[in-house]
Parts: sequence; C-alpha cells; structure tokens
Amino acid sequence: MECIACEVLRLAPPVQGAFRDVLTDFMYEGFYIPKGWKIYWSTHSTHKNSEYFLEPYKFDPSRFDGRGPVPYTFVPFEGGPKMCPGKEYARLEILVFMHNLVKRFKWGKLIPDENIVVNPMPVSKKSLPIQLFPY
Ligand code: HEM
Repeated sequence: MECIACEVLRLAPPVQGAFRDVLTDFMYEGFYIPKGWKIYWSTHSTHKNSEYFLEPYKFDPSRFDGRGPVPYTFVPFEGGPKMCPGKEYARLEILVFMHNLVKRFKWGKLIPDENIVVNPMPVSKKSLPIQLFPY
C-alpha cells in the first residue's frame, strides 16, 4: 500500500515546487547562476525525469519496492533542511485513510474518466465524487 501512495505522490505531487534564494554563485548544467537570484525547484520535472524513473508517466508502484529511487529524486516533501516537518504525520494519515477505504468499503468513481487540474495543487476537476458501499 505504501508503494501505491508513493507512486501517486510521484505522479501527482501536491506541492509543485518552491522558490529559493541563491546564496553563492554556482554553475549548473553549463549555466552560470549568480548569487542573489531567485530560483525555482520543480517536484514535477524531477519526478518525471526518465534518467531516474523508467517510463516516468507510467503508474508503476513496484518502482518503490526494495531500495526505491535514489536519494533526492523522489521529493514530494522536498529534501534537506527545508524538508516538510509534517512528512511522517502525512504518511500515517494517507495510509490510515487508504487502509479504511479499501478494507471497509467497496467503492467506485461516479465519473470514471474525470481529469485532474492543477491550480496550483492537483485536484479532481469535479471533486472526485465516489459511491461507498460498506462491507
Ligand atoms: C501530502 C502531504 C504533504 C506534502 C506533499 C507536503 C509537502 C511539503 C513541501 C514540499 C514543503 C517544502 C516547501 C518549501 O520548501 O518551501 C513543505 C513544508 C512544510 N510543511 Fe508540508 N506537506 C504535506 C503535509 C504536511 C502536514 C500534514 C503538515 C503539518 C502537520 C505540514 C507542515 C509543513 C510546514 C510547517 C512546512 C514549512 C517548513 C519550513 O518552512 O521550514 N505539511 N511541505
């Protein structure tokens, strides 16, 4: 179940990225980035990089089996000193929700091909109406 949650967070990260102040001059991929610039790191493009994730647009929870992706390539909660302090709480909440939904209910989407819109968080276009049937 955890692999499924991670794969959803990879494909549709709730936080798209964030801005950072550049503290020292540095080179990146041949580009000179001067101190004082504001830069943006993108969760989405990191998660869809085929160098780190084979067939990046394919839903494949098994990529999180075993050792999983290399450090700093799966970053829905970011990484380093600014990493989300609510990460473990969010993880628990997501897994408890999924557990109860799957174990206690048979359920189905009312709009099978509903799209996701990003504004700025990814949400279902029509709020994902579902029908629940308790077991
Ligand atoms: C799926 C759920 C969540 C995701 C994907 C997420 C993601 C993130 C990310 C990417 C950042 C870094 C933003 C940045 O660098 O500017 C962040 C920061 C933060 N998150 Fe979360 N978060 C989640 C849930 C939570 C929860 C449940 C809490 C609190 C209970 C929380 C509290 C915070 C706080 C306080 C910060 C700011 C930390 C700082 O500025 O040093 N988050 N989160």
